[in-house]
Amino acid sequence: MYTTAFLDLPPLRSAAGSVRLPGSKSISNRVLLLAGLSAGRTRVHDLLDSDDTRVMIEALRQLGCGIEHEGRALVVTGLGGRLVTRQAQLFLGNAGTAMRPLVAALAVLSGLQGGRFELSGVPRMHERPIGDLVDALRGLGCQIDYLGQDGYPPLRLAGGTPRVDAPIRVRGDVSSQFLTALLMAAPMLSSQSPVRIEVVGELISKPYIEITLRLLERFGIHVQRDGWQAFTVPAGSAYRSPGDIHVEADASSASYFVALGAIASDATAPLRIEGVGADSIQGDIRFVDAAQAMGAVVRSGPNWLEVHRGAWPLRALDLDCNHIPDAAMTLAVMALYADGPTTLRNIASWRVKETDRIAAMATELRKLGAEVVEGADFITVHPLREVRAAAIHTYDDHRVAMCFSLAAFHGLVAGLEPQPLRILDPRCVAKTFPDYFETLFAVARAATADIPVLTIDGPTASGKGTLAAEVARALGYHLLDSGALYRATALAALEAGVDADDEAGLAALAAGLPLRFEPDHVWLAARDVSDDLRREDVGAMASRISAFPAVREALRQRQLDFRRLPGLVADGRDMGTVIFPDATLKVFLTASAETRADRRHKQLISKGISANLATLLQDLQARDARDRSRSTAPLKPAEDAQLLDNSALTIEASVAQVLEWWAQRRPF
Ligand SMILES: Nc1ncnc2c1ncn2[C@@H]1O[C@H](COP(=O)(O)OP(=O)(O)OP(=O)(O)O)[C@@H](O)[C@H]1O
Ligand SMILES: Nc1ccn([C@H]2C[C@H](O)[C@@H](COP(=O)(O)O)O2)c(=O)n1
Repeated sequence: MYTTAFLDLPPLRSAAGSVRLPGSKSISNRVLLLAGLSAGRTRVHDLLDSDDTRVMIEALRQLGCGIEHEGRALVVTGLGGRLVTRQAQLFLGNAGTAMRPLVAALAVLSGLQGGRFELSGVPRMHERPIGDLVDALRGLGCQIDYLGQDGYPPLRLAGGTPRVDAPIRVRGDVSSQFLTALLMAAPMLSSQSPVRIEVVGELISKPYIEITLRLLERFGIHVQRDGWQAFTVPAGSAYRSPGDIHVEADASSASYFVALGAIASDATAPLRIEGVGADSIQGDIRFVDAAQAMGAVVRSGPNWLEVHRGAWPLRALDLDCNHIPDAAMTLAVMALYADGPTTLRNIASWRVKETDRIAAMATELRKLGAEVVEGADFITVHPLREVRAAAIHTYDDHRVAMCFSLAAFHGLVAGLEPQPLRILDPRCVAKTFPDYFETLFAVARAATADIPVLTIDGPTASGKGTLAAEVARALGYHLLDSGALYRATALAALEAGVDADDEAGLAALAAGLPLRFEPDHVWLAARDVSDDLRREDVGAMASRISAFPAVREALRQRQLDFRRLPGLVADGRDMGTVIFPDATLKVFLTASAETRADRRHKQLISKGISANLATLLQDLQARDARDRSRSTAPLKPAEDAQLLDNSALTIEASVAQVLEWWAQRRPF
């Protein structure tokens, strides 16, 4: 997951391959609560692991449910309708799918059995309306107090005397989650008589109610319905665990990859989406129809989709999106690539989601250069005619971040000069799809020249590796420690007894090295050689053999292969001069030989390795001389390098300086 302050996407050009999507948030949180209310153990498979499910799991744990991991499944031991904890303060983040159903379930349980529960969330959660649900529960006889502003969380549920001698009435036109919450609480009120729930006003987001009804069935509750107007839970209904239950992949998350296929995949290599397909119970699977109307070619099986581009530009749409409110945000970005203005209607619920999504989408699409018209319950997006490099604000809204990544394909529009795109606070995708960007980068392609590279070259112990790792972390970029390739060749040569002067033998060894890089670890075949690579004898041997042109050539392509989305920070001796001469920023890092020897001395001592400062200084100077004087790729600053002497700088100050130079070269 990217936890950086921003993530820069270079212009993207195509997409191919296969993605497996995380579990559906809507299904995951419903299943968790139903399992928590049932008697016995429910083994939940393919559960979404995200911010929203974590707050639900934590709430269930606080309420006394058993929560255990069994392999990749989560086993929930439910309460069986009996409260074991009568008091709790539950923090539910920004998870509407946790807040609304828990309010209803705990209001009813505390009314029937006594108890006092306080439910709160992040500041935005305290701006998301819940008054209609509270009114319905108070109408039943539950005691609920607002702890902040009337009509909004936080709330206190403090008992009461719930009765069901009259139908429960709830508004359906603000959020369908209110009806879902009451449907899930109703079985606990049905011991004596049936519970009838009547919807006031036009019910929105009906497919989400469909999911609720289907899952209630799986847990033994057979709701009788009168269209979308009234729902009756029969007398004597009780939750029964299904034992095992599988969560299907998230259809809303699939929308980004369906759109990706429609925009950037061709028929010879369609984009394949695993985990959700034609048999999905999620309403957002209907996004596929909208994408097809815009030109996507889609094939599907029970739990897979394959998508490629049909029409280009895409065809503009005028669509009532009430049935796909979440996935419809993806259409707003697809509209940038259409042959005319696209209007998405009946989306008033966007205004009370994680953020005011109509305002957010309009503001950010305009930043890119699009013409946008917004109304109380619609948005019209005109295709891009010009484009600007833009830093997209994401409003702590996962869907804003994910759908705007698709704007990075604007270079596919005839006549547009591709621009980089910045996604601010990419971590917000953790709400439903923590690995969204990693998944995107696994299938999206950019021109190699468009993938940004930052190089840091310099002599030994100047701090290149430390600086490169910190800068890569701040930017969310890949890291290449090119010295490790030479060191690994040296280690393999020392161990295999290859002579330090045998250029051909060393080159053959380098070409065939079974090397694998992991964060902070280097593997040579099945062995973790990270510590061995740092040995002084290995470093000295690496310096010797790196003078051979054939060795350098054998390692060249491996280094180029590190240039992958979203970008690369590479450290070594010739990163800026030879391997990545087109790097966006080249830094040449130095420090006095005494400073470097002192740093290396401290580094070795801290690892428990004895070392002599004078000898280290001598070795280091000899290595500098060899690296500088060799004829192939000698250690020297590139002509366009920024020089940084960090003898008197802290690591933090060096990192800040490099990031400042980087920012100066970016168009944001
Ligand atoms: N600006 C700095 N101030 C103080 N110490 C630093 C600074 N930069 C790095 N160091 C320390 O110096 C030591 C050597 O740094 P590092 O291993 O990053 O150097 P390097 O140039 O990558 O070395 P090599 O070329 O041998 O791989 C480390 O212990 C590191 O913490
Ligand atoms: N791009 C590079 C990286 C390293 N080398 C050589 C020269 C060094 O003495 C040796 C070990 O590198 P270090 O881990 O100390 O950075 O490898 C090179 O020639 N070119």
